[in-house]
Amino acid sequence: MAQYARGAAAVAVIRLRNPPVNALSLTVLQALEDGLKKADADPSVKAVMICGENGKFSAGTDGFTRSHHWVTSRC
Ligand SMILES: CCCCCCC/C=C/C(=O)SCCNC(=O)CCNC(=O)[C@H](O)C(C)(C)COP(=O)(O)OP(=O)(O)OC[C@H]1O[C@@H](n2cnc3c(N)ncnc32)[C@H](O)[C@@H]1OP(=O)(O)O
Repeated sequence: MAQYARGAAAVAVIRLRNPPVNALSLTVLQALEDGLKKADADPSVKAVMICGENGKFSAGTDGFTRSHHWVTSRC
């Protein structure tokens, strides 16, 4: 999943949470989109920081799902 939170000042934080390497599964991508929509709907948010849990950002597309096709179809 990806967890949305308000950080300091006008910053929203979306933390990718999918151990061990925060791969972008369909669930993570959906939660990321939800978080971005929340940030977009909040006029006090001026910046969004996306980070990964446990000292890693993301290994990219989840090698064990078909999420890559989902990503490319939305670009
Ligand atoms: C928020 C927007 C982000 C946009 C980012 C867009 C960039 C997208 C890029 C891609 O999609 S690139 C293509 C897909 N990714 C990869 O090819 C990465 C492949 N993985 C690696 O290079 C390495 O695994 C690593 C991430 C550098 C980590 O190396 P490390 O030596 O620390 O650990 P490993 O033993 O290799 O892996 C640990 C564990 O994690 C699993 N794993 C690794 N990559 C993925 C993945 N993409 N999806 C799912 N799982 C992955 C790996 O199988 C290991 O699992 P276990 O064997 O421990 O069960």
